[in-house]
Amino acid sequence: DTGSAAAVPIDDVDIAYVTPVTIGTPPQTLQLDFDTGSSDLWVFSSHTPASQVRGQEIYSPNKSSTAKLLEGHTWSITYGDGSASRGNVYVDNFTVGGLSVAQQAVQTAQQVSSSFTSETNIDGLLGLGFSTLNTVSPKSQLTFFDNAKASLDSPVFTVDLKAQAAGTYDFGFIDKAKYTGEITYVPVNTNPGYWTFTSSGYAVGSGSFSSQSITGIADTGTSLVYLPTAIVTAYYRQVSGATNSRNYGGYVFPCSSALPTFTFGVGDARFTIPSSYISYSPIAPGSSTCFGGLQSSSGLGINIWGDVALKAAFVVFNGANPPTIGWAKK
Ligand SMILES: N[C@H]1[C@H](O)[C@@H](Sc2ccccc2)[C@@H]2OC[C@H]1O2
Repeated sequence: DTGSAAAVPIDDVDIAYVTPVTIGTPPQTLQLDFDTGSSDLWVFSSHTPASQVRGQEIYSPNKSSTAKLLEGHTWSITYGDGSASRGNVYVDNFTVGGLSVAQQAVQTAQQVSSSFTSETNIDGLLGLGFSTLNTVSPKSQLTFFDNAKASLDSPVFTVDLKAQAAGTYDFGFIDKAKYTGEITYVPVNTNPGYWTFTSSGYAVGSGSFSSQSITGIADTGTSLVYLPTAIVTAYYRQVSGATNSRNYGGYVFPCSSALPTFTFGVGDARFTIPSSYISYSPIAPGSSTCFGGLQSSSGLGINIWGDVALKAAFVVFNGANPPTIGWAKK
């Protein structure tokens, strides 16, 4: 089996991407944020208080003839950005881009935090992290990828995110038309359950490449790139008027400033993030102050290669044993 579905930016700065999925019988279509940085599949639902729903599509298990309540099971998750949700659990038929799983655990939200309510284009999340991170209790549940893996032609999914355009999530195959040159594979540390790998270093603009190990997670659910302060200060030192603003919570700079590119290494391969991806967004509509797509990870305790980096590559999440992650130019 294989599957392929679109990854569509939800706004004009690629803050997040959504992918259509169908749940139940007859099929209910929702747009989910595929998230390699978590492992819960949860949806806005008929159990979500109306006061917390602002136009999102909902999943109604009582309208699905194939839905079954997972008696006595609950879930509760808090994300890196402080957002949170919790609820109960059903199993139902679940399809992504032609790839179906019969009894997928679908976590229905009984409570979502304000950031989810205000993100009106996201109807829920589909975790693509390792199932060890799943929060369902008393029995944790498998991700869509783990449930589908045995039936896939190859135990992989690939991520091709684009700037202000629809990309794809492919399951079970590697599409040679989506990348150029070779794919460089590196080991993944699955503890505690993220796609954690080690980059081989970085360069700012046309500067020399600094070979150093940068361990971090590949996270499709995070918009920006968060790296050690020393690297980030070296970058913004090249940006006139840049400052690390407590007020705006990160590095900002005049939108008119020329930005260097940022290159990161994966093994011997080099990936360059265009300046345009790092000139992320005005701090408010029409403002001449811009917020950077590269920020310090010092407050996070983890380095994160988010969408700003993933957009610059074709990435293979190889779920074989042992798992690896592959990066290619495109
Ligand atoms: N893995 C990421 C996750 O997908 C999002 S959850 C989210 C919250 C609001 C809006 C959209 C998504 C959150 O930010 C970083 C990390 O946690």
